[in-house]
Amino acid sequence: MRLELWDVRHVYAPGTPREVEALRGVSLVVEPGEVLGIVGGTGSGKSTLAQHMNLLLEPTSGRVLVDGRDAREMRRPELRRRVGLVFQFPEAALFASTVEEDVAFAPRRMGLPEEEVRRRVRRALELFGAAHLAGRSPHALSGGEKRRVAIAGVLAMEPEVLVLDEPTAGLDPATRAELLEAVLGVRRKGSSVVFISHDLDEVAEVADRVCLLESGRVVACGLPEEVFYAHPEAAPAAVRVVRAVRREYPRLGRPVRLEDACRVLRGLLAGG
Ligand SMILES: Nc1ncnc2c1ncn2[C@@H]1O[C@H](COP(=O)(O)OP(=O)(O)OP(=O)(O)O)[C@@H](O)[C@H]1O
Repeated sequence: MRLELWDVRHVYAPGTPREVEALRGVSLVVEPGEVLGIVGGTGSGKSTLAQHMNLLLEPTSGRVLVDGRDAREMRRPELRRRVGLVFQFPEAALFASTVEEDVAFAPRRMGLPEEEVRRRVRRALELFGAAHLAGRSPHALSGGEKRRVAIAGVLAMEPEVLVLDEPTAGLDPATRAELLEAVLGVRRKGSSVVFISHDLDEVAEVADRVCLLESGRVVACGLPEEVFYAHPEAAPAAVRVVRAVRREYPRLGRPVRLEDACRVLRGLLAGG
């Protein structure tokens, strides 16, 4: 699916003293099968933007298009199945008595045959390394396990675009790494992922393209090396280090991942 936002504005509490213009004309495209990273400071509009992707929030003005069709013309259940949104701390919404039942909730509500529901639950749990938790109570899991189960619950709808708002917040490094691997697994299966994070290192690890938001506007959108090298204030540490070295060695490449930056710097030290 190709998801497009055209000149989207969003004003909270319009006409009141609490009025906030959270999005000020955002245009961007989520291409089929890509991981699009969204970065930006606190209050820049990332979560507001995420909720426009399946019209959980309606734009004050502007348009959201799904494969060229105005999303407002689509039935909301269909739109929300095709664009799956995972909020920050989604584990707060776990409710069933077993993990399996929790993950089965959305596909069952879609009216799918029970066999298909089971297949989807199995697949979603496997993708997030949580198949062994199927019979457990979601309330008796660790924070990282709960997070994986909650994301699997949205993935079980088999969305064409999976929107993840700060999916690794509060997780330890090992669980983060597993979750990033799972995100890449979702892309390998052909879905797009919108990956919103404050952690620039992990955005550099997974994103095919990056959009940088500032005060409700897109200030840059493109390949990670283009965006990060042009905006060091919003770049991962590896980029800032290589950028500093590039002042003396301008022919160095523009790595964004830590591992690639190490390789480039090792090459330089070895006289390459
Ligand atoms: N429900 C709401 N009602 C009124 N204003 C809101 C609401 N939600 C967000 N805002 C305001 O809209 C702006 C953008 O907020 P948003 O949560 O989208 O930013 P963000 O980039 O996701 O921030 P963070 O990184 O801190 O999560 C902020 O000024 C915020 O105070």
